Amino acid sequence: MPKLAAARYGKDNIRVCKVERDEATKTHIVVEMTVCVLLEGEIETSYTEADNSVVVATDTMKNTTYIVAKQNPVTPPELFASILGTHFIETYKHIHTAHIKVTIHKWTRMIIDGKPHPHSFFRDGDETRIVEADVIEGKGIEIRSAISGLLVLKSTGSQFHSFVRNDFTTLPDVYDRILSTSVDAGWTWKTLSSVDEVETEVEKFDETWTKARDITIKTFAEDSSASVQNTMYKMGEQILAAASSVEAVDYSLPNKHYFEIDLSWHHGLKNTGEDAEVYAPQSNPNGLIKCTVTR
Ligand SMILES: O=c1[nH]c(=O)c2[nH]c(=O)[nH]c2[nH]1
Repeated sequence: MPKLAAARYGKDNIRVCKVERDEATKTHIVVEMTVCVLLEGEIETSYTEADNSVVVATDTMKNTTYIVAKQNPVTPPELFASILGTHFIETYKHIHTAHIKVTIHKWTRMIIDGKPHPHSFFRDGDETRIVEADVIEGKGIEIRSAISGLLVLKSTGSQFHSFVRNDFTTLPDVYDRILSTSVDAGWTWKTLSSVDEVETEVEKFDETWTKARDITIKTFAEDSSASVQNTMYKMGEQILAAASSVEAVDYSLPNKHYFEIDLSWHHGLKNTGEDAEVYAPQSNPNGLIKCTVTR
């Protein structure tokens, strides 16, 4: 007998932009986000018996997202995601979990003639800030905050040697290499009981995002890296030390290879080892190194 083992549904890629206007200073704040709402609960019969009486339309979830954004703060995204998720589990008695994902897209204020412009912004790179909040009836709000797509490169200060070597191995030991990655870093908060408790923590969310980003960038730049594994572990350790409400830190780092090119076939041109200047960036395959660091 087949049975429905798991089910959740909702609306993905809900694009929302909110403009907050300070009438006194005529300064605007623009927040653009992409939201995903997925609901779980007593919805089995919609799958097994074509019973739509238990279905909150995904179109309704989209409308709700707009209205909750209009009537509440959208920053920090941890608070907005908690308010939105709580709305669903409190409004529909058969819905017991709301999974909310908010992706914030950068709009960085322009500096014109040395002064911050009141209402003009530019897209300052593809890095996004992500919040995933699971609002679970009877349990509370589980939040993971994250940085995604922060592209970094260092042209020295990275090694990789002394790894397992056997008759499958061709990679030489390397004592100086280019290191590049696109940082996905997340930190999981201790479970919060309600939106009220999220509000008591509200200042920590932006503060911790700044700390996590600063630690990631500084460690990447300054560590004399033995491997991606070791450098990311050092980042995780420091974020745990800097943020007492964080229970776990996770990293997922692609190793974006830049290969040396042997040009000695051209009149003995030296371009490897200490003479390396021109490299071939690789699209694929790439290494992919992940870890979670807890207390
Ligand atoms: O930092 C690295 N870690 C690895 O596990 C690995 N494997 C590899 O081929 N190059 C690298 N670099």
